[in-house]
Amino acid sequence: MGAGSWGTAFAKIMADAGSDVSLWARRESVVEAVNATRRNPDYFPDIDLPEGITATADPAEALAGARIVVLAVPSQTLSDNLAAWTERIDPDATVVSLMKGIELGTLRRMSEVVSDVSGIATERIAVVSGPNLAREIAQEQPTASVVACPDHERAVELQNAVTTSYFRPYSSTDVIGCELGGATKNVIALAYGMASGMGMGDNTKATLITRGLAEATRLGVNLGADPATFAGLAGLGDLVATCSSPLSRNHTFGKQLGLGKSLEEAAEVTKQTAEGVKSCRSIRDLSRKAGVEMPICETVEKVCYEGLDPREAVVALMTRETKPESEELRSKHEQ
Ligand SMILES: NC(=O)c1ccc[n+]([C@@H]2O[C@H](COP(=O)([O-])OP(=O)(O)OC[C@H]3O[C@@H](n4cnc5c(N)ncnc54)[C@H](O)[C@@H]3O)[C@@H](O)[C@H]2O)c1
Ligand SMILES: O=P(O)(O)OC[C@H](O)CO
Repeated sequence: MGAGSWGTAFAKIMADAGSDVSLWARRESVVEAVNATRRNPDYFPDIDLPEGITATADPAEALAGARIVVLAVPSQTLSDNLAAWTERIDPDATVVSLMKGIELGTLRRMSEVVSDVSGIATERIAVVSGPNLAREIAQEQPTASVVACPDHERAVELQNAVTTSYFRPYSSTDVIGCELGGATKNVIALAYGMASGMGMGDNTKATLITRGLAEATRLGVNLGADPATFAGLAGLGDLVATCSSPLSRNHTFGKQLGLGKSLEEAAEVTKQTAEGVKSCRSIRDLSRKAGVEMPICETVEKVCYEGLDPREAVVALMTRETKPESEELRSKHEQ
């Protein structure tokens, strides 16, 4: 459900893995192009899509008889989209979230939006997250990912349905860790892109990745995630890929801000969904609610919405009170 970058690339994975895939697109022009030319002109004009994909603009047609329902729309529209689709979803289907964001206002993770809006049991809701830049996957460049579901058997079924020679999923039951890893890395990638736009070097970038991972892990552990998830594909793996790749929309958006562009100008260059731009605010709110310190995410929010200049943001981050590196020593230090 969603024929943007990731929805289209994921449909290709599923078709290559042997499924018949019905791809829902909002626009008729995309539907017609996919069915007639086997290409999605708006996202991958140069990539041939498998015969196993049929596009439709009718959500009821896309959902009819689907055993696996994959959601690939922007995080902030999921709730409204799903409300219109829920009654068409098969009661035994596995519902999969590909989104990497936190809902503004409610501060819900995407699997929480799915269960709240649709009433679907959490055991039927899975997430896929990892170092998965859609364009590289559409080009069949090898990567791995994590398929997480509280019901491990269902995670394994889904894992089998999305395994190809270029996409290797690992199973997990840590939905919270995968979702928080995926949403937080987008905000850190904005910071990394800003550093890049300001001409900063590799020490700065390595510091952002390492301390960004510490922030994501701290939030995750506080909210019930397994800390090991953050050292894995959905944590460190995705953080490294997103921060360092010019293919990342969050990296690109951050770079424009670092070059001195406004939020509107950066959005014009990036075009596709850069989830961190909204999620920097929801993650900031979530961390404050949980009483967890996330200075890089707080600072990104200030650059995006409170007029903080990225160069001043660096000074503010660097001149904070000194702290121990380890979480254990930090808590002793704070007592
Ligand atoms: N692109 C990637 O490499 C990638 C990889 C992993 C995860 N993700 C995540 O997948 C999610 C979707 O991202 P994407 O890359 O496919 O984004 P995208 O911008 O490429 O596509 C979003 C799709 O949603 C549609 N859309 C926009 N507004 C909508 C609305 N109000 N209702 C219904 N549909 C709407 C668009 O037409 C488009 O087809 C995001 O949460 C993103 O973080 C993306
Ligand atoms: O293009 P981005 O920044 O949304 O990142 C894409 C994926 O999440 C990378 O795993």
